[in-house]
Amino acid sequence: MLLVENLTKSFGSNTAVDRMTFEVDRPMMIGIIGRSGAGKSTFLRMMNRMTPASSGRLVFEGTDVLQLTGGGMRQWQSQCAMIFQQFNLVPRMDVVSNVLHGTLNRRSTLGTMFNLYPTEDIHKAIDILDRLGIADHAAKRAEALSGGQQQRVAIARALMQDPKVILADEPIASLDPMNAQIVMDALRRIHDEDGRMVIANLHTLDTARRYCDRVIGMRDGRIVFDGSPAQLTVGVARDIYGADETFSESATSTEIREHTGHQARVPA
Ligand SMILES: Nc1ncnc2c1ncn2[C@@H]1O[C@H](COP(=O)(O)OP(=O)(O)OP(=O)(O)O)[C@@H](O)[C@H]1O
Repeated sequence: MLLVENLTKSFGSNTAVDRMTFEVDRPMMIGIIGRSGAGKSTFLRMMNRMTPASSGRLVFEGTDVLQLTGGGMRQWQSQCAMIFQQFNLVPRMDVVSNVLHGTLNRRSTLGTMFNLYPTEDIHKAIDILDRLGIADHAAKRAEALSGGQQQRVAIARALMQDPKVILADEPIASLDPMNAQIVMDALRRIHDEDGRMVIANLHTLDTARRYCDRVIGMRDGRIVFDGSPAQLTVGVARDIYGADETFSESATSTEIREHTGHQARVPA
């Protein structure tokens, strides 16, 4: 369903993503890990066409999305919603309006100018907020919410587009462990219940192990690991992060130790 083939992005002489190649045959939850500058964000940005690729192919359900232009490209961008580390909400706007922003690309100019939303969209937004456990905050300004709540608003805004793919760029990097867990649980549930593909850049190994079906490790723009969480051993992690034997798992961990649910397993 997704084929990435020799996808490359150069910024001048710096190759940020270097012939990235992988294939996904069903919707799954994929974690991309690697140290800062490995090319993770650049990949996500190429995937939803925010950054043009230098070369390569990215085929989703038979269409090379890198070749799309105009309306086709905008349609792809709404099928491939993105959430960010900093939430990117309008702080002074209420939560529901922020969520309804997810429908902007299919609304008339007049409706957009006067902030007019169809009633069915408003109901849909509230249903989605309810599903994410934050409907009680619908009328509040986004800035009045905690980071974890704001990220769930951002997920709700993405869901308004009814996307096939959710791209999450370090979605929990600004959150404390408890909120990080709530947000990751929400993403996992959206994958499990709706069958949407989720691709998340993650900076903690334990999160990737715990939530993802497949983990891709990047180093210097290249894929250096592609496998199951069980295959992600400490030795492999050292290789991905370019660290020596002093590399410690805990340095990349935000796990809540006393959590009673399923814990991340650390293969030896
Ligand atoms: N707009 C840009 N112009 C020039 N170079 C860029 C640009 N965006 C990214 N880069 C470079 O591309 C490389 C990969 O960056 P990228 O942000 O994709 O890495 P990352 O793995 O997402 O890291 P981080 O976790 O810090 O965001 C880095 O060397 C970075 O400096």
